[in-house]
Amino acid sequence: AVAAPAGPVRASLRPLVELSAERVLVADEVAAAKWGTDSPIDDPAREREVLDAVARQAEELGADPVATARIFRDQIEASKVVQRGLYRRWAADPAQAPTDRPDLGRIRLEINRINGELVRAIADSAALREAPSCGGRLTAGAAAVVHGRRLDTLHTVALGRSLPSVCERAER
Ligand SMILES: C=C(O[C@@H]1C=C(C(=O)O)C=C[C@H]1O)C(=O)O
Repeated sequence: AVAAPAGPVRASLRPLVELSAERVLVADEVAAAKWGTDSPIDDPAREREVLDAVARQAEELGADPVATARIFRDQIEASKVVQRGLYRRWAADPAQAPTDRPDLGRIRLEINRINGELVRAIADSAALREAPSCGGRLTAGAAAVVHGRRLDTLHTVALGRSLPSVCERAER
């Protein structure tokens, strides 16, 4: 009998894609927290904080801080795709706008938790992310998560926006 292959073939991009979906879904709460306040959708200071934190966490895991930060830049853009999409929807139809305002500080703690798990998933998928099969696996994983979580169009588009750097080689 042939032993089951170890390493990249057994690894999965699924945790990375699931956590990316969690991140685009929590963007709904971010938008609700900011709507009707002075807090802008784009918050460069918070983005810098996130990027610094995840690069540091990657280093602590012995993973690639540059690749990690690159992936997170897309994660951040994806969050803003959701926030802008919801703002457009709520501006066009105020009846759909949120009536209560969650606390942005509390939501960011939840995002920090997702970020930490995502750093780990990125580190765990290092070999797979460099493999020629990465793109196909990523597409299949994203399709499965879109279906499994019943993502609507906005969140499907945002999930797509969160993932383009995943299979990029380090040299690029
Ligand atoms: C999610 C937020 O909105 C934007 C997206 C961020 C992210 O995805 O981490 C960070 C800052 C903002 O530019 C937020 O303000 O916390």
